[in-house]
Amino acid sequence: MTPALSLTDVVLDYPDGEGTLRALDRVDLDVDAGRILSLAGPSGSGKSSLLAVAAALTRPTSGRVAVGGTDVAELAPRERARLRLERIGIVFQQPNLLGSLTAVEQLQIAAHLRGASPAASRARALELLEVVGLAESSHRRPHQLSGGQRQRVNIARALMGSPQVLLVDEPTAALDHERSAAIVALLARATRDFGLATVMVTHDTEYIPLTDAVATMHGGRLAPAVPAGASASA
Ligand SMILES: Nc1ncnc2c1ncn2[C@@H]1O[C@H](COP(=O)(O)OP(=O)(O)OP(=O)(O)O)[C@@H](O)[C@H]1O
Repeated sequence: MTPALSLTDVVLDYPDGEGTLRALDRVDLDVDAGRILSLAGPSGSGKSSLLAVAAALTRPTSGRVAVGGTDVAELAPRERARLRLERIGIVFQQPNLLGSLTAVEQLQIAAHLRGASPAASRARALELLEVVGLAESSHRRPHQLSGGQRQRVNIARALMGSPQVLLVDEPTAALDHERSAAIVALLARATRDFGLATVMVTHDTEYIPLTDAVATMHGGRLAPAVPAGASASA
């Protein structure tokens, strides 16, 4: 089976004064559909860089990034933008919701950008708000939602385009323990139910066992993934 997300021998160098800084050092990573991987590692080890490369937002210095078997580097800029829009969902640490819009409208904007009709996008948005446990809050604006609820809207919004790959950056950073566990459990369930290949960057090792596997970064190098249950000390 072709992995939904595949990074092969990926190197990413940033310019750094006279020289370069190697943020990703020959990274290999495969994530299959229906699997959620935790990405751990100290600050500055390259986790966000890996997400940016996997999201086709940053072009690696060398190596191959493939989504659903498609080599991202071989796509023209327009096709790459379309791949990002249609096949990759991104959940950032801060939900970045628009203050004046209701929960359902936050989701509809994403669909509007993809050219969906308002009626179809509303139906899909309401369906996804139900999936994330917010069926009763579809009319609420961000200030009428808790931090955990805002993060749920954020996740539902990322699922609007029916992505194959879901990239999540520190989803629990602003949440208390109970809400954090619920958010990671939701991501794990959505990964299975929608057949996503999910990569979740996390500093909170306690939530790693709720995911399938964990891979740890150190100085731009990625250690092979191990089952998450065996990772209490990751
Ligand atoms: N745009 C950039 N230009 C130059 N160097 C960068 C840039 N972005 C990141 N870096 C450097 O690349 C390395 C990896 O950074 P990255 O943000 O990927 O780490 P991280 O593991 O996500 O860190 P954190 O957990 O603190 O978010 C760091 O040394 C960082 O200083």
